[in-house]
Amino acid sequence: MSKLLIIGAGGHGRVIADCAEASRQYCEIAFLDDSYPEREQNLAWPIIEKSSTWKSFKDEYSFALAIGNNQARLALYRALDEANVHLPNIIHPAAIISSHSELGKGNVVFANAVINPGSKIGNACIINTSASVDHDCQLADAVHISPGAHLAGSVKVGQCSWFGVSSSSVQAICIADNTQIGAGAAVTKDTEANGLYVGVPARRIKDI
Ligand SMILES: CC(=O)SCCNC(=O)CCNC(=O)[C@H](O)C(C)(C)COP(=O)(O)OP(=O)(O)OC[C@H]1O[C@@H](n2cnc3c(N)ncnc32)[C@H](O)[C@@H]1OP(=O)(O)O
Repeated sequence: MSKLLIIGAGGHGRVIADCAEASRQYCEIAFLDDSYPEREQNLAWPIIEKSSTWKSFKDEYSFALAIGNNQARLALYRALDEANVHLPNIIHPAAIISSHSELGKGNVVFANAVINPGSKIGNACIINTSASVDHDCQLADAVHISPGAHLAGSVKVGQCSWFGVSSSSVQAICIADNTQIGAGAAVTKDTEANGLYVGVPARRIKDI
């Protein structure tokens, strides 16, 4: 059993801690957050230092990144990976992940999420509560599939793209890098990079 240090003590961090606790893989779970020392506790788990101090803990702990912003999470992931920090995938025991899928490092997969066979998940991705990634999808690094969002088969999702809560994608399309899909949208065609798409069917409404 190893010790887990989560960078970021917000709501997403608390779900990661809860998920790690449920996985029974860790003997200790704690946080780094810039609100320390004003806040020393985050529900059942201590906040032990500021985020910037992570290097001093890197030989003692495994790390998880609880940063919602995809670009910021990817930047921090790269810094920690470069420093040979151990970045396990944090997987809730109630997630269903095909043994014929592949996950990189530093991902989180929450309760009731499903990843089906042939899918490849990059690094630092969030597969949130009850999201599904169907067969043969390919997710690049730092993608976020929000709660209840669903990807049909063979969807490619570019780096740092974000599916909002309860959004969906039809099969076999390409979501470009840095695409944001609004809550409840249904994507039916390839997207172009750096766009915000909303509605059913999803339409690009602005650049991001
Ligand atoms: C566990 C967790 O919490 S994980 C986090 C999950 N969170 C989400 O999934 C959030 C998803 N976010 C959204 O859907 C947001 O509404 C966004 C990103 C699409 C838009 O946010 P903003 O950039 O602030 O845009 P803004 O709110 O100004 O809306 C712009 C226009 O789009 C419309 N719009 C916004 N969101 C949506 C949507 N999901 N579907 C349809 N139309 C929308 C607005 O009504 C507005 O229209 P108007 O100009 O005619 O008034």
